[in-house]
Amino acid sequence: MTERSTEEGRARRPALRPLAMLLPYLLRYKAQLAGAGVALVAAALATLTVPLAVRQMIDHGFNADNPGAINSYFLGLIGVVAVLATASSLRFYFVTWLGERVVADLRADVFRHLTGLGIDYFDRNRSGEIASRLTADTTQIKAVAGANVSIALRNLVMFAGAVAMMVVTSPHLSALVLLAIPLIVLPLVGFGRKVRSRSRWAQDRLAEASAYASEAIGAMRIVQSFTAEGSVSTRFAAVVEEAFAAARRSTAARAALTALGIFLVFSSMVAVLWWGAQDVLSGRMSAGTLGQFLIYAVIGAGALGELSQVWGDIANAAGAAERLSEILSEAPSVSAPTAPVALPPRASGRIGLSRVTFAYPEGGREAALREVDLTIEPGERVAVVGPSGAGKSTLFNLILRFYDPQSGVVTFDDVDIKRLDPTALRRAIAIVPQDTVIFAASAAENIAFGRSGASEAEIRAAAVAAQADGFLSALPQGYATELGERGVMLSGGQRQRIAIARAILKDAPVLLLDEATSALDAESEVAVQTALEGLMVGRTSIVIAHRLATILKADRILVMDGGTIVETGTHDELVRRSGLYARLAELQFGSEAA
Ligand SMILES: Nc1ncnc2c1ncn2[C@@H]1O[C@H](COP(=O)(O)OP(=O)(O)OP(=O)(O)O)[C@@H](O)[C@H]1O
Repeated sequence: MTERSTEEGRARRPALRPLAMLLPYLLRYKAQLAGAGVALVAAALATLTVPLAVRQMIDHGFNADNPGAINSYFLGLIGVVAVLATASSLRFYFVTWLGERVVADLRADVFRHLTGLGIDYFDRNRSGEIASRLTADTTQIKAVAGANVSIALRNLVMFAGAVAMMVVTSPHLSALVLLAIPLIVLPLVGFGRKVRSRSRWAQDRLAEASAYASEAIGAMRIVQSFTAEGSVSTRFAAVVEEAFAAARRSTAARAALTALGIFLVFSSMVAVLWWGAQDVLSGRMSAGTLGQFLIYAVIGAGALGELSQVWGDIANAAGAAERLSEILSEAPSVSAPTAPVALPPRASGRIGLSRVTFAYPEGGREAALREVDLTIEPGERVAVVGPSGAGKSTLFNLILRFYDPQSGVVTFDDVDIKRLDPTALRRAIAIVPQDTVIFAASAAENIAFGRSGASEAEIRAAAVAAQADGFLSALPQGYATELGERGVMLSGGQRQRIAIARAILKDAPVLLLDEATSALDAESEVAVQTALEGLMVGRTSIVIAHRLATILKADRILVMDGGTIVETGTHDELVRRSGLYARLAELQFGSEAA
């Protein structure tokens, strides 16, 4: 579908329906809702009382026979104003409170939902764009839920009240006004839709711009090393320009909406007033009554005018709510069965693949694994080697059940992993990736990532076993030092040892290790190897191997190519076979391997 037709498709839907998703969140806070409702009605009633007092003053207050009356009218007016002030401030407080509360809940819910989605969702969507939805879209809802809903509700109530009082004051003038209302409202609603679809368009462009920016910022070393600052900036500026153009279109629509609203409302009012003036001149109506009617009409028209202004904002929020609903209604592609099979507290760690064929959802028709048969016994140490793109990482992805294969079965402890709770399965597997992600948290928290609630002693013991205690203790605040963004930067070897400590602390029966390809200095290399040796003892381990030392120690080597296992055996057996492995070993390790 082209973007244009998507935009039009959305515009045809009822404008505010997406906001209904906020209702369950609002209903959680009934007391605050009730408080807001009472304050809203009280403020509206107080405002609507003012014209009554004005009429009394015009028609009777200036009467010289009763000079005390004017004092009591003014005192009464002060009382009304006091009620108005209190009720308005309470309304503002409650409605803003609700807005902040709902958005906080919504953010937490959307994030929780995101963390449960399948990895394929993150293949399809850019992380920067998702983050922008989590922040920009919820902020937009907050702005509306806070201020604008308060304004809209107040004006709705005021409008209804003003119309009712106009009818009471002068039925025949009101009849004229009521005739004018559809003429005003219908064009505004139609226009509101256009504003909404344009606003969604603008938000999407903004999400794209922030996605691009966060990618570029995250990869600034690469950007600068390729001296691509200029082209990256130009590209970002172009995306920003597009976002600006989209926002300008949306704002132009809103500006036109405002102009249309004001003109329609006030021109109708002038026409009605002219009629009323004729009535006063001919003595059919008192000047006070026309004054009272006039003030109600001004209140009513003002309310409608303000409504037309916030309508655009509310339509914006509906666009944001729609995008968040899309995330919330995204079903995880991999989920737990209704009655998952329980793994024993200490799984043995046997892994099996039987005729497994798998192609990535986004990877076209080319299968990444084809008819793979494999059994790995508990405690076995298996090295996987093969050229780039052979399917080594895919094997890990399927064992972790990040994706389900199109055919064949993956088993863990002889149970089809589709019958296990994915969380339970992943709890039994520790992974040491090639590039370790260090979170912006303390060193201790980074290690305890795999097992929240681990004690300080356990964290330290894991770090000692991972050969990481030395450099961690030497940091300015030891284990409490902030790492990652804005914290201490670690070397490649140090990051790997943090990853190993994480895996040691997790203490899972299965270890998936993607050996780093980057060269470490000799000292780091020894430390990492020692740490890994300790980690692999007593666990089923599968290692995507890039080092001869690792391969030599493996019980079995799997050689992969083009999504299949083409050879298996020990290093010596495979070298003697003079097949793909022999060639790879020759290339990678040279004479060392012979
Ligand atoms: N998330 C993904 N979406 C689509 N295709 C993918 C994805 N990940 C990998 N592929 C494709 O699947 C095939 C196997 O990739 P895989 O990452 O398993 O190879 P590998 O043997 O681990 O390679 P390397 O040693 O370079 O990491 C490749 O053709 C790759 O392009």
